[in-house]
Amino acid sequence: MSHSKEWVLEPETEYRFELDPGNSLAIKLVRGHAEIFGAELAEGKTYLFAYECKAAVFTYQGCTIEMSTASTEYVSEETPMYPYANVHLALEKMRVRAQRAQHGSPAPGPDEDAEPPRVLVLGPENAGKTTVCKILVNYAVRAGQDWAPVYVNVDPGEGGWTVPGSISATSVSAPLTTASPANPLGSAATSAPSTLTSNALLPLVYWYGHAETKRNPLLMDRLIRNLGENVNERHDVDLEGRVAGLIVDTPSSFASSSSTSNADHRHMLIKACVDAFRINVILVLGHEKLNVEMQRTYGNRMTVVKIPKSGGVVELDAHYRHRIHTQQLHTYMYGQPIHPPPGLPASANATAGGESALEAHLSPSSSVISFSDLTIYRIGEQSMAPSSALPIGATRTVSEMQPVQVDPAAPGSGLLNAVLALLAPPQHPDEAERYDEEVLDLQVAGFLAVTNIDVARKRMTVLSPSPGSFAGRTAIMGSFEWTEQ
Ligand SMILES: Nc1ncnc2c1ncn2[C@@H]1O[C@H](COP(=O)(O)OP(=O)(O)OP(=O)(O)O)[C@@H](O)[C@H]1O
Repeated sequence: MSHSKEWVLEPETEYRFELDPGNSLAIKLVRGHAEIFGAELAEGKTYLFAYECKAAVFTYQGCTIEMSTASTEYVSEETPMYPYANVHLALEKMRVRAQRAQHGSPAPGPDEDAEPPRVLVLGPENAGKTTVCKILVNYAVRAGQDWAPVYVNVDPGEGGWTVPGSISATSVSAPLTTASPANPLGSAATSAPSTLTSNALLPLVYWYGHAETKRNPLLMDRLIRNLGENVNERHDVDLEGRVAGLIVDTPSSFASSSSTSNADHRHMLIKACVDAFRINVILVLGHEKLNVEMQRTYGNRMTVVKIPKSGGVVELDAHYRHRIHTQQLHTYMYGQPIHPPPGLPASANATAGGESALEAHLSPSSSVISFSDLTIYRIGEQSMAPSSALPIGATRTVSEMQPVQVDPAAPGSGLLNAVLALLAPPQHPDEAERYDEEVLDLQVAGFLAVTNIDVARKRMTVLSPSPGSFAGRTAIMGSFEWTEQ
C-alpha cells in the first residue's frame, strides 16, 4: 500500500479509528492475530472500511497491522475485552450444559440449570450495546462447536440487516463483519448481491416504522412478542440450534427515560423482551442505576450482570444517526460499493468484510403500479396528539394499534417518498380466521419506496429491490422517507 504505515500492537491493546464521510481505510494484518469486534482477521488479507465507519482492531497476543490513514486513529491499552471474554466463557458453559442435557449425557442433576443462554443486553445511548452483542455472537460462532446463536435486534433506530424501523432476528453461523455503519451486522441475503453467497443470513423481520420506541410503545410490545414467538417456534423444532441460545440487542430508550410515562413504557418493553425471548441473563452495560433496577426486578429469577463500557465507543449524534438511516435505506436498494483509498494496488484484493467491496452494487427496479394493486395501511394516526390536547370530552377515534387504510389519492396522504414494508401473505388463507389487526402480525417480505404519485391516472411509481407484481399485496407505511442520493 502506498501512503501506508505499519503499526505494532502490543498484546491486549486496540487500534481505534473513525472515518469522515469521504474517507475510506484499508487494513492488513501483517503478522499475529487480531479481531474486529470478535471477527478474526486473516493474515495477509486487506479489509476495507468506509462511510463514516468507526471500529477497532483488537489483539490478545499482539500483532502488526499495515493501514492507510484514517480520519482519527489511536491505540488504546484499556479495553474491556477480558470482561467480555469472561462473559462469553460463562455463556459457553451454559451452551455446553444445554447440549449435554439435550443429548442426555450425562443427565444434569436435579438442580442443574441446563437452559441455553438467552441474553438481553441493556445500556444507555452509545454504551456499545450493538458492539457487545456482535462480539459475543462472534465468539460463539468461533468456538468451534458449530453454534449458530440467534441475534435479535429490537432497536428500530438501527437498521440491522434490513432498514431502520424494523426489528429482526436471524441465526448467525459465520462471523459478523464490520465495514460500514450501513450494514452494522454485516450483509445479509436481503441486502447483499445475490452473487455473493458467503453470507446467507435470512432475517425474520417485523416492521415498526419509526426510529423511536416512544412513538408507539404498544406496537413495539406486540412486535417484540411476535418476533419472540417466531424464534421460539423455530427453536422448538430445531433442538440442536436452540442450545446456542440468543442475544438481544436493545435500543437505549430501554435504559433511560425522560418522563414517568416513558419509564412505564421502557419497563413494559423490557418485560416484553424477557417474556418473549425467555431471557435468563441480563447484561447491563456500564449503568449503575439500571443495574440495580434490573437486579431488583429480575435478580431473583435470572443472572443480572453489569459489564464495563468500552472507552472506544463513539458518541453518535442525531445528525450522524439520520445520515446512517438514509444510507441504510439507500444501501438496501442500491448496495454499497466501497472504494479503496487512493494508492491501494488492485493486487491487494481488498474486501469489505470478506466480500468483494466493489461488486456490492444492486440495481433496484422502478415500476408503475395501479393504486388498486397495493393495499396500504398506516398504524394508528400519523401524529397522535396527546390526549390532553384533544378538545374536552373528545376521545380518540383511532387507537394506536388500529390499521388505517391510506388513500394514495388523498391530498396529504404522506405517501410520496414514503418507505413501505411489503408484508408476507397471511398464513391463514381461510377467510374465517382473518382478523382486523392481522397486518400487525405479518412478517415483512421486503421494502418499497414510493417515488411518484399520479392521481389523475391512479398510478404510482415504486422502487423495489426486484421486479415483480404487487397485485393483491399489503404494505405498511411508517415515518421514514426515501431520498434519492
Ligand atoms: N472499541 C471501539 N473502538 C472504536 N469504535 C467503537 C468501539 N466500540 C464501539 N465503537 C463504535 O462506536 C459506535 C457506537 O457503538 P454501538 O453501536 O455499539 O453503541 P450502542 O450502545 O449500540 O448505540 P445506540 O446508542 O445506537 O444504542 C459504533 O460506531 C461502533 O462501531
